[in-house]
Amino acid sequence: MASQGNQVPNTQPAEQPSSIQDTRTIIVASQNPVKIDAARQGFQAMFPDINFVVRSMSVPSGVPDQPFSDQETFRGATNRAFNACTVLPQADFWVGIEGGVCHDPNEEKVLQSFAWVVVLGKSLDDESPGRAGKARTATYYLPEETSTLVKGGKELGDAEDLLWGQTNSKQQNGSVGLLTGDVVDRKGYMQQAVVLALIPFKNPKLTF
Ligand SMILES: O=P(O)(O)OP(=O)(O)OP(=O)(O)OC[C@H]1O[C@@H](n2cnc3c(O)ncnc32)[C@H](O)[C@@H]1O
Repeated sequence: MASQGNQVPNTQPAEQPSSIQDTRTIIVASQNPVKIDAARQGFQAMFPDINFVVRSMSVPSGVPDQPFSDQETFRGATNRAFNACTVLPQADFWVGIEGGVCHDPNEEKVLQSFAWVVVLGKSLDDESPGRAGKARTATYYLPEETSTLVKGGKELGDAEDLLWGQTNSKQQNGSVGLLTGDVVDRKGYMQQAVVLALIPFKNPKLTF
């Protein structure tokens, strides 16, 4: 159709569904395939009309390999998201996921396991400013057999591998998969927290 006067010509073919055209890039700040898949599936579940291209990169978390408190774990997830954003600012979303453990506040010798997810992102409606979302996974308790190894300095993944006779379980079903007999695996466990961290992006008119 020819443009009339000062009108901007509509260059978008009317028959193209918007789902094909709306492509966004996500950077996952980890090379762990479980985290990459959890992020991809979380975004896709929340925004089924958008086509997501997912890239992954290793960035410093700024915390020990095995975070040992809620704050340290949250800081690791936040640092990962911000560091990925600094390295690849041309993307649309940056996702930091950090697994951690902490002592049970009511029973000092017992360890809890959980992860934090932090998402930084540009606006999806082109009207609102960019924003950040965060969520913590559910918490589960580690058995004494694992806790003792972790308190002795082993990373949780290595401790579970030793206990269960596995290799690299943190990149497969994870500690939560081993303990639940795969009723909940590490990917599904993290995917739910990715979905929860996307609540501010799903509700751009609300204040978070
Ligand atoms: O490559 P990165 O992104 O660092 O992924 P990771 O699995 O090594 O590291 P996390 O930050 O997720 O977790 C920190 C540590 O906690 C351990 N961990 C946390 N959750 C776990 C799970 O569900 N299963 C196995 N190991 C887990 C794992 O050994 C990590 O060294």
